Amino acid sequence: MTKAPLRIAVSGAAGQICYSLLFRIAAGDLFGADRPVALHLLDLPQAQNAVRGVVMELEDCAFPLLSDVAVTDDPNAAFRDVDAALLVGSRPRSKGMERRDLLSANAEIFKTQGAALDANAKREAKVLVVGNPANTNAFILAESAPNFPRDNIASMIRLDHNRAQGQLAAKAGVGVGEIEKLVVWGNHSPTMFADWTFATANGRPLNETISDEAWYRETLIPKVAQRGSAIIEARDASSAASAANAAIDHLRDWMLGSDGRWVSMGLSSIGAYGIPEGLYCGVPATCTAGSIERIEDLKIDEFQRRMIDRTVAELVEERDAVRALLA
Ligand SMILES: NC(=O)C1=CN([C@@H]2O[C@H](COP(=O)(O)OP(=O)(O)OC[C@H]3O[C@@H](n4cnc5c(N)ncnc54)[C@H](O)[C@@H]3O)[C@@H](O)[C@H]2O)C=CC1
Ligand SMILES: O=C([O-])CC(=O)C(=O)O
Repeated sequence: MTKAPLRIAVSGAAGQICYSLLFRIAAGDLFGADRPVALHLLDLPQAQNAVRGVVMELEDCAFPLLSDVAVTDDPNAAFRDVDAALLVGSRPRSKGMERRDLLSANAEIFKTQGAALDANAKREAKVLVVGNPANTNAFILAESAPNFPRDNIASMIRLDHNRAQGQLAAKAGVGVGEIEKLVVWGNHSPTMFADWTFATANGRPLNETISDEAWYRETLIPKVAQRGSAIIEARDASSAASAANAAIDHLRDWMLGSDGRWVSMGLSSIGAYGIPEGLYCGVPATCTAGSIERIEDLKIDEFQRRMIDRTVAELVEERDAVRALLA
């Protein structure tokens, strides 16, 4: 029997990330080759024509799994009855900007969409915030949706996790799939902390395999943290296909399960690791079909403590900067 389609809202449908993301979802990369999907595409009124062009292209792909596409500029309509939402729609940064510089441009979007989510979405819908600054936008969304479960909102740090995984695999001379127990902590910003302390490749500690602490501290950590800027310098536009891929990885693992593998997710803190409650912070987790299990009992050394404290301090600053908007 054919399964019922999963309904997915995607905002920023006319933008560059969605030009990759929507086609991969429709091809079955998110929920597998036996699960139909229906898309609710959200974008601004002035982008509706461009979205219609994207819809024509989706039609022209004749994806067997794509059961329905709705287009709207109304977040209330977009979030009605969805099983998941990918909140991509917001301004990207350009050369010379940091992601936090987008806060004033993008914060209001997540306040409005939080209210719409609260009013319309199923309580079990899973919501991933991609638009930058993603952690603080997720915080604004959650604060603006007081009756929507906070744990069903996450911010995306998976791109950073994937970036670190790629760099570590190349350095260690192993396949990316062999790397486990990697964590990217904190804010999706230059203060993020790509942490190899617990990571293994084929069961062997990665820091023993690579055995180069200076490379880890002086090359890996800053390279992962600055990768978004390096891509903007090279492309004159921010990452798009890799961001779409990370969004798919994050949501697929969340909804279908991570099979025991650790993943990094921006989750609302419950106070573990000294992270203030309610901040959306990159932390390690595993997932089983729709639920997230935070990994809370890791022993943190002095270097990790310093790196986590630095990125958490920035999240606190961002949270305090948006208090007036939420009042
Ligand atoms: N968390 C992460 O790892 C990453 C986040 N990003 C962020 O994703 C966001 C989108 O990036 P791109 O697709 O490259 O940007 P883009 O400029 O190509 O597309 C953004 C789209 O969002 C739409 N939009 C703006 N306000 C909206 C609203 N209120 N409701 C619905 N749609 C709205 C715009 O009309 C546009 O179509 C940016 O904030 C970017 O910084 C990008 C890469 C990675
Ligand atoms: O750097 C940016 O502005 C886009 C982004 O978040 C990334 O590529 O990590």
